[in-house]
Amino acid sequence: MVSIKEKEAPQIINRCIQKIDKISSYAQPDIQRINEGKIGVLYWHLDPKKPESKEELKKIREAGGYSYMDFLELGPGKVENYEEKLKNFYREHMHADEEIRYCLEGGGYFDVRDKGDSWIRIRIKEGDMIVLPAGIYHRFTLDTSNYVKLMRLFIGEPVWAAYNRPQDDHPARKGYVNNLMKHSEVSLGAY
Ligand SMILES: CSCCC(=O)C(=O)O
Ligand SMILES: [Fe+2]
Ligand code: NI
Repeated sequence: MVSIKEKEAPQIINRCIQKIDKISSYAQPDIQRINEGKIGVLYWHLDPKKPESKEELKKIREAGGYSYMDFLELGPGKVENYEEKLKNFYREHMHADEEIRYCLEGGGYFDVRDKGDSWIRIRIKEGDMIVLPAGIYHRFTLDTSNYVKLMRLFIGEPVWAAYNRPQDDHPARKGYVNNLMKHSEVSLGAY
């Protein structure tokens, strides 16, 4: 796990999150999520241009129960209230459910908090798919292409509600922090 300061160049960070190469490993998401006391972020790379990625995506959706799917484009002229939306996405927040995004075009950065409460910057480009666990603090911004096309997945009816930090008493936050502590041998300075 690499923690970087907010202003540092983000190019190298993709490899610092838990990388799962084999779909079969997703059959045990809990094992993956708590593995080595990591923060519960899942990551895959599927090339959207390769036909076999369709099957892979299908397996991920089935394994995760991700029945809902839609697309979101972000960029000047691509969405109403673009600046306000981006501003909100870049405010540190959490959700009561997983946040699942598959990047089809363009790119951006997900910042997530590590156990010491430092940001980990995760670069997202075409083909990158990421699952943030419920309760993790995070934020998102575009890269210099100023454009991203994302597939959003969700279990059942989507709930996009975001809760800005602090959310110490939110059940999803408590559950997340509990999980981190349960599966960690090191002390969690930030909590
Ligand atoms: C545009 S997807 C990433 C932004 C985000 O954190 C969210 O949608 O909740
Ligand atoms: Fe979010
Ligand atoms: Ni790392």
